[in-house]
Amino acid sequence: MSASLLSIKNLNVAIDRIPILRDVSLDVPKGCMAGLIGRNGAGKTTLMRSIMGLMPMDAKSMTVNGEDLASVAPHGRAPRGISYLPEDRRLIPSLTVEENILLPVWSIGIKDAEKRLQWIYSLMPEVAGFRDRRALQLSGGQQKLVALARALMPGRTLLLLDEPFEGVAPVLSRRLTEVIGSLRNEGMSIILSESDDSHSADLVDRVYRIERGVVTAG
Ligand SMILES: Nc1ncnc2c1ncn2[C@@H]1O[C@H](COP(=O)(O)OP(=O)(O)OP(=O)(O)O)[C@@H](O)[C@H]1O
Repeated sequence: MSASLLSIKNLNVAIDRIPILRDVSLDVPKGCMAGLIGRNGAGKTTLMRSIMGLMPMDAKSMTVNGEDLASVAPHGRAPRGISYLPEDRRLIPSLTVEENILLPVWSIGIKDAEKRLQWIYSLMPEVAGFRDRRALQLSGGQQKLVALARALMPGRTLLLLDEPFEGVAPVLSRRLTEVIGSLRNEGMSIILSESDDSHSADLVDRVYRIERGVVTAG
């Protein structure tokens, strides 16, 4: 098996002393797309937020490319190519599509931003087509594509996609499937969460199931 990109051992997260994630261990090899499947409230978002350093947590280890994330501040994720597409899109409505995509460039600085932007537009030409529109003028599905585009600016190592298909109309979700599928060819490692297998079954290389904060493989 190829080398591990993300490795989590015995992650526990509690909120107000209520355990949300229990002894979670998982492994995502380089270039692997892993599904994280579980019902609403199972803990998918909490797991992704933990990887982003946004939750108080306790883990034996959490490494990306062999580096322990315990000592990396939340804002240290993006420069390491770790990126997160939250379930709610969190675009800034009054900014244009392109300005939203470029937000990570302003906040963390990305050396090859222009090249990266052109690569994203070649992956999603429709986004290039509406780059000058304000985010508030887009449909929910289009906003999802823009949020994915924004996550792809820094996210060249590990991409966390939190229920990307949720609330997206069928035509756009097929398009989203295509785009996410093509990211695999870029050698990126991806965790994709979904409440069931309906969109992810054909995309993922391995599956983790999460139920009441407990993760099992397969
Ligand atoms: N800030 C919080 N305070 C209290 N409980 C929380 C908090 N955040 C999450 N939880 C609880 O933790 C559990 C896991 O929530 P989480 O959002 O991670 O689940 P999820 O699998 O992503 O589900 P969803 O699809 O509904 O977002 C839920 O029972 C939720 O109520």
